[in-house]
Amino acid sequence: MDYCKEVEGKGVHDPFNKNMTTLSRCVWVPYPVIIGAGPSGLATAACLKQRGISSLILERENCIASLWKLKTYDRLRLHLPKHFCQLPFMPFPESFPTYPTKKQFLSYLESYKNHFGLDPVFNKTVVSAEFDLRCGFWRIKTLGLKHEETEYVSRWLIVATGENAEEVVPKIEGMDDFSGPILHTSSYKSGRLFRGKDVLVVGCGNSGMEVCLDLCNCEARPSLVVRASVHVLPQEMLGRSTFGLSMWLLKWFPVRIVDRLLLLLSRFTIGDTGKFGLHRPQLGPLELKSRSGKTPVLDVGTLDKIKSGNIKVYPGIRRITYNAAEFVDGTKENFDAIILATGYKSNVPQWLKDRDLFSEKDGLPREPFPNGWKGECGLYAVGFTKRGLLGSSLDAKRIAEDIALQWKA
Ligand SMILES: Cc1cc2nc3c(=O)[nH]c(=O)nc-3n(C[C@H](O)[C@H](O)[C@H](O)COP(=O)(O)OP(=O)(O)OC[C@H]3O[C@@H](n4cnc5c(N)ncnc54)[C@H](O)[C@@H]3O)c2cc1C
Ligand SMILES: NC(=O)C1=CN([C@@H]2O[C@H](COP(=O)(O)OP(=O)(O)OC[C@H]3O[C@@H](n4cnc5c(N)ncnc54)[C@H](OP(=O)(O)O)[C@@H]3O)[C@@H](O)[C@H]2O)C=CC1
Ligand SMILES: O=C(O)C(=O)Cc1c[nH]c2ccccc12
Repeated sequence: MDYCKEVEGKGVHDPFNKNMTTLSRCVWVPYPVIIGAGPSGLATAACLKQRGISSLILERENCIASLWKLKTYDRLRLHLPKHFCQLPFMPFPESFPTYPTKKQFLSYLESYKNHFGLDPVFNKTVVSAEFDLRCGFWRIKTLGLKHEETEYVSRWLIVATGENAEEVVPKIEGMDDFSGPILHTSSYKSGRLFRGKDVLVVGCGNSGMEVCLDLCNCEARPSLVVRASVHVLPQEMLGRSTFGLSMWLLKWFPVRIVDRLLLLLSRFTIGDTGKFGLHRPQLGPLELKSRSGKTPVLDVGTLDKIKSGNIKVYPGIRRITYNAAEFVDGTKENFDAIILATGYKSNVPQWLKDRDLFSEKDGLPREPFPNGWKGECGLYAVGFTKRGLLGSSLDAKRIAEDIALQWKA
């Protein structure tokens, strides 16, 4: 690592294992440090590179885009058309379909990394980052595979650890007594393992809906828990992607009108989803997305399976027993396995010792989009806009522009 200059080295106690003594290194980085080698981290590094600025990317896993590579199911495809998901300065190949597969998206990210000559440092988990008022630099502590500690010191800290850094695992009464497997969607790969089984899928976001479809296609018998409400929209309307159509309509009409149009068109194409236990929230899909970040489900075939009775829908769970689940309406059903499609959360509050830019409560920027990308003292956030990859690209460009001004100075 010729860009790093070791300035200090002394033995310290590993904060995670009091009995283990490890050698601590301190590395001075004369350019921005980016935490996370997902699409957001890569996009920001590329935007900086375009302006002639190097960066150091620290990643806890041993690969780029670990969310996509390690924690997603095989049948995953981008839900939005590819031109809404491309990162700055490099479009997807012409040969890719409108909705690229997970494998294609990963190969695109690999080419992106190579094209911009990005070289993340892997197996470095950031365990704390603090602005040192005495010297005016960020101190970023990492642990390696063998619990070795390294401290990086830089003027700029770019947080790119994502909105999906940790799994949300709810506590449900009786869960520990369940005799079958209980897994989160982040460890679900395919329905093949569940052939012939009764599987309860908890949560009706995009993951839960798609896992149900995958289970059906693999001859398992899925049931879906919808504890509250959900907006299901067809992936395409009037021959265009629902997302593209929404963006276009928003140029001309206020969000409430666009929501009305979307719901009207949905009613024509997919009917009344409430009839099948998928009740719609009070707020329209785009207004809800912009207020709470809750993404509407873009249906890729699950709804037909629900309509045909191949996927059963249940309300919230009251408790789990040895081999069954009891629901709030009093019904009880036997299950062989439970899949938690209960979403993800940010991990920023666990390690960032700054309470201004990010909220301690949810680990997301306090300021709503588009103002949550910049904090004080050289701190930045990329990819926390609840606007997917499009949001990451916008943040990345803004951050690079801002740092470039300081770089010149
Ligand atoms: C199943 C699924 C499908 C999705 N599909 C789409 C889609 O089609 N279109 C879309 O726009 N968005 C989609 N998203 C949203 C998703 O957030 C983005 O696609 C994208 O992954 C965001 O990139 P990111 O770099 O911000 O976060 P991530 O991809 O999560 O990358 C963050 C990186 O930071 C690393 N990291 C975390 N904590 C630390 C730490 N303490 N120290 C060091 N490294 C750390 C992680 O290991 C990870 O590699 C999807 C999400 C999921 C879960
Ligand atoms: N191809 C694609 O583009 C895909 C994109 N994604 C994206 O990945 C991100 C994560 O999606 P996803 O993993 O679906 O997570 P989400 O956070 O979107 O959904 C989680 C779901 O779990 C429910 N839930 C949470 N706790 C419980 C509980 N105790 N009992 C019952 N239900 C519960 C929530 O219900 P409630 O609303 O009531 O809290 C919600 O319906 C999203 O941005 C999504 O759009 C995911 C899959 C595919
Ligand atoms: O997958 C996500 O969560 C995204 O943020 C991208 C996305 C999918 N469907 C949408 C509908 C409205 C805005 C963003 C999305």
